[in-house]
Amino acid sequence: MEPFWTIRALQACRKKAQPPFQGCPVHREIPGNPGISCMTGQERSEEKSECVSLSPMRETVPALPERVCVFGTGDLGRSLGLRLLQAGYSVVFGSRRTHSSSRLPHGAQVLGHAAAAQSAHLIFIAVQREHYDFLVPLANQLKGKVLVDLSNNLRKNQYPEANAEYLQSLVPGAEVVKGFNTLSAWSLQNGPSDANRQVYICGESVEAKQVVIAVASKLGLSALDRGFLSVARELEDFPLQLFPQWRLPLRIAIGLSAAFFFYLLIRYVIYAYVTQGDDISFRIMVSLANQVCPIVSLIMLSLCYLPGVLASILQLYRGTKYRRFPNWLDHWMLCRKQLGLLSLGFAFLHVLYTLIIPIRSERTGPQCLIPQRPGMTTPTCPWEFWDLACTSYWESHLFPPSVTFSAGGSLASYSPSWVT
Ligand SMILES: NC(=O)C1=CN([C@@H]2O[C@H](COP(=O)(O)OP(=O)(O)OC[C@H]3O[C@@H](n4cnc5c(N)ncnc54)[C@H](OP(=O)(O)O)[C@@H]3O)[C@@H](O)[C@H]2O)C=CC1
Ligand SMILES: [Cu+2]
Repeated sequence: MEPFWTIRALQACRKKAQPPFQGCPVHREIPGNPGISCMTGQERSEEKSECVSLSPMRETVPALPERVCVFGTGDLGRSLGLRLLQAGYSVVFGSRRTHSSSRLPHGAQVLGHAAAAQSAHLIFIAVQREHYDFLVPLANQLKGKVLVDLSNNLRKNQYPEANAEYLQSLVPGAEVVKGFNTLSAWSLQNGPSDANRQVYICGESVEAKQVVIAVASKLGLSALDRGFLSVARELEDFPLQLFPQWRLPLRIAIGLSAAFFFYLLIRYVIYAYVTQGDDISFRIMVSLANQVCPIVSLIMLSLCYLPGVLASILQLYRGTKYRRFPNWLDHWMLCRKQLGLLSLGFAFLHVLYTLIIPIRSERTGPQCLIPQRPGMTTPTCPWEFWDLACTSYWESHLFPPSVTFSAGGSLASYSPSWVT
């Protein structure tokens, strides 16, 4: 059975488009002539209002603005303009210099700020906060418009209030939405990679935020509404956070290293000293550390893959992949790339230590931290160590980290809370 809105829309279209059309149930194209519409421009515009009901979201998502304005023709403004053009929008730049358009994306128009503001409902402000006062004389033109504040600061708490709140105070008649500030001009130019599709927005007006969300989704981004404009400061601090996803993996790596280091220290060095009076403390720095690295590397590697397995099991158990993961798993999933990279780092350290040992043993004689049992072979010459190092590196370490790297791409596509 067809959904009711499809039937209603078809009926509406049939009523309008006389004589009966063939092959263009929603007046898309004449069969055999792709790209040629079955209606004239006027009919199409009349039809639009009737047939928008095709979308069951009509009540909640307003129509996308046809023309979008970007204030500022700098790095971000140009890159954003290009992406908007590629997404099918008509773009008008608001600039102080309306004639210096050689570097602007082809197809965009450049006007003065006032004229540009009047021509569009949605305006992206790609100008540094320090220059926002140029907007004050434009208050009339900006009344009722949606202003997207893209600005970032150089450091936290640089200004007493968030840039977006400041913008709102300058232009109280406009609807300010903070957002898109976590994107870089570079990523916009190259198309957002999987890792940075997520953008955050906040603002007082729900309608204004919906307009921005609609544009974001047309640009291939997924916008997450973080609430009111009071959250703007938090969003502005996002780009200033240094390695936000690295904290937990680093803590795990340090914790594991310390735990295994002390365990091995007690088990081999202190134990040997207490029971046999052997002082092998000189092996702590290299041989003992070299025992710790591969252990931590392998544990980190398994921690990198484990959440994916757990997530799959959870999805199978729930019978759907469209439900939110528990927060702990969500957080863990987001850390996988960092866990994998740390695992690679420890594997690399292990290789380095293994290569250092023969150089040292040439001077001090072959060393082995672990007491040798009868029948156990000890590499006695540097070449054997080299051989051991190369083999262990290729067989046990190089392969898994390369897998980690390739997984990194797909892991990055993981957006918080959902597996898509
Ligand atoms: N570059 C990036 O990757 C990112 C930038 N941002 C933010 O976007 C904003 C712009 O950054 P970006 O494009 O790199 O900066 P740019 O310096 O490249 O461009 C800023 C633009 O602002 C306009 N401008 C400068 N001074 C004034 C003024 N006195 N009055 C009116 N307009 C002025 C100019 O446009 P015109 O000459 O046309 O008037 C200029 O090209 C900043 O707030 C930044 O924090 C946020 C995320 C990423
Ligand atoms: Cu090894």
